[in-house]
Formats: sequence, structure tokens, C-alpha cells
Amino acid sequence: MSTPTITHVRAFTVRGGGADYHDQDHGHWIDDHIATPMSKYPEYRQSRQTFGLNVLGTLVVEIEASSGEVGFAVTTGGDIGAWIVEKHLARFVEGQKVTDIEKMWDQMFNGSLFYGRKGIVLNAISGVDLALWDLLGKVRQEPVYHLLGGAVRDELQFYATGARPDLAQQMGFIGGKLPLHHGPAEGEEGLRKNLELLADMRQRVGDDFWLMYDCWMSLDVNYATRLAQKAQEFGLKWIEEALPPDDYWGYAELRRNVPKGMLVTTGEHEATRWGFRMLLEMGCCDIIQPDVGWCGGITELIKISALADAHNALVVPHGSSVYSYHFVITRHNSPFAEFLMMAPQADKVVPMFNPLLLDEPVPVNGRMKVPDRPGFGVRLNPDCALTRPYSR
Ligand SMILES: C[C@H](O)[C@H](O)[C@@H](O)[C@@H](O)C(=O)O
Ligand SMILES: [Mg+2]
Repeated sequence: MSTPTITHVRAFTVRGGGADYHDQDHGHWIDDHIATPMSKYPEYRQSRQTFGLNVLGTLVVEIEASSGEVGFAVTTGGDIGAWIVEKHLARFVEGQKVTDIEKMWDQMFNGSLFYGRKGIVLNAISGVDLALWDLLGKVRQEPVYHLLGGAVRDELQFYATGARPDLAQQMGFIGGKLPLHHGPAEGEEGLRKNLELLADMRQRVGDDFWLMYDCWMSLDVNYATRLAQKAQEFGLKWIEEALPPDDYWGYAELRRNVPKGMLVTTGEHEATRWGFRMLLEMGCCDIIQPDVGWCGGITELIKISALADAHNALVVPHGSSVYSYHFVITRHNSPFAEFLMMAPQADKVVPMFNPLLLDEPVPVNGRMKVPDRPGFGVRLNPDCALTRPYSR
């Protein structure tokens, strides 16, 4: 039987949640005075949407095979991502065999190297790559995790990211990651508030439940060091993305500074095996957290994960719904996964990319068996209006 070839690549955009999960209505915990590199400007301190965190929107990539199957994937990227896919990357995919994912990835990456390397171009490449894996799974009638070598454990276990670790504990999650609300620009009072929140949550959850802080690139080495040292009293398990992604030197210093036993994590805004090689070889962190929709897709995450394994580092992908679930279940050095609590008050479990994906699995009691449906096992919600801004 001949191998199907790719006949069409199509790129769409959609607004309102979905893969651009920061694109939420007013009043959501994920946009409530969270510290960022923009917090030094008071006008941008209350809401990340004010400086455009949700400016991109969701990119939907659809890839159709000569045999009729259609693979798709969603990531953060919007119109810019759609342009890159339709005007540039599609030429490396249309006409190729559905199996030749490695070659297509290499051509997409090297063909865009003169303006890509990281950022939105890697988001677009990731979107195409994930759609290719979804398509291959549908052609082969296998879930993606089978194509990656199969499960190494029966089910996934999750920590929850959100404003209510106390509620996450009651829902069966293994830990709760809080967003940091105050950065250096808010001085000692802000630091005190950060510690007061952690102390309150520790008092609510008891001594054994993991508590972490996600600092979303907002700090400097001194502030992060002081926060970590003071947070040890409240059993902070890890301090996440304390510094801007390119400050490899700062992360290496922070990792030397934090109390013994406290973990340093980062990587959600890093991309490709080369970016993660820098983090690993410079001793920047204990856990890398690539987002599979931003780092280069599954094809690149396989390489990143092997590199991390050789460095005895854990790989806990940044929350990216089914795209990380199908990977994490297949890797020994990915013992747990992230679940972003997308309910506005973080008080109930709703699908991470809500409302965009039908059949999107969610943890029950903090655990999940990855569904055996072909590809990534999800469908686009027909009620979500797609726009194809650069149709060919
Ligand atoms: C909660 C954090 O501020 C981000 O919004 C979150 O998307 C990311 O950093 C994470 O690790 O989930
Ligand atoms: Mg994070």
C-alpha cells in the first residue's frame, strides 16, 4: 500500500481561550496582578492583557492527506503564525509523504533560520509539526503516544497551576503552582505580600502538598534569591522562570543561591535543542519546562528530552493540553505533568484549551489515562468560528 502524501496545508485563527489560554474575559485569575517584566511600569501592572499578552490569539493548522485524513493542531500564533504557515512553511510540507516528518521539520527550521530560530516562527513550526503527528496517527489509526514508543506508566499525574492550590489539593492534584503577584518594583512590601500568600496557602494545605511559585520572567537574581531563601520556611518546592529566558548566567547564579533542596525550573519560553542545551550545560535549572506548541513540536521535544535525560534533568512540559500528555506518558524523565486551571476562579477542572477542542481529556482526582483515539484524539469545536486570513 503506497504511503499517502500531503495535499493541503491550511492555517486558521480563532479568538477567545483555546491555545492562547491567556485570552480570557475580565476577572480571570490568570490576569490578576501577576508579576511580569512589564511590572516596572505601573500602568501595565494590574493586567497582562494591557501590554498584549493575548495579542496573538490561537493558530490552527490543518493538514490534509491524499488518503482523505485531516490532521490538525492548535498553538499560540494568530494571524502572524498563519502568515508564516501559508506563505512560507507550507512549501516544505505539501507534496511530502505523511511519514517524512523529520525531513519536513528540518526544512521548515533551516528554511526559516534567517528570521526564525525562536519565538513566533517556532510556534508556527510547532503547530505544523503537531498537525503532522496528528495526521500520521490518523493514517496509522494509532494514538500519538504509541508512535512515540508507548506508555511507561498507566496514567498521568498532575500538579495544578492557578490561584487556589488549596482547592487543587481537594481535587486530587499532587501540588499547586501559584502565580507570583509582586515584582522588584513593588519593593519590600511586595516581597512581604508574596511571602504572606505562600504562608497562607501552606497553612491551608499542610506540610506535604507541593507549593511552587511561577515568577514569569519578572525578577532579578537578588530578588529571586531573597524570595527563595525566605520561602524555604514555607516549603517552596520550586521557583519557576524567575528571570528573562536569555539570562542563562543569572539562572546559573540563582541555582547556586537557592536553599539546598529547592528546585529551579524554567524553559517555557525557550525553544529548540540548542536553547535547552544552553540551559542544561550552564546548570541553569533542575527541571526544564518546554511548551511543545512553542519549542518546536513533538519532533524537537524528542531531542530536547533525550538531552535532558543525559543531564539527569526532568522534563515537565509547560501546560499544552493533549500535546504534552501524549509525550509525558512515554518518558521516564517526565514523571508528572502540568494542568492549567482555566476556570476563572481556579475552582473547578475545565479543559485547558476550552472551548476549542472536543473530547479534550481532563484529570480526574489529579490523574488521567491518555485516550487511545487516533492522533491526539481531539476534534475542533465547530462552534468556534475559524478565520483563514491568508488562503491560497
Ligand atoms: C501562571 C503563569 O503566570 C502563566 O500564565 C502560565 O501560563 C505559565 O507560566 C505556566 O507555567 O503555566
Ligand atoms: Mg510558567
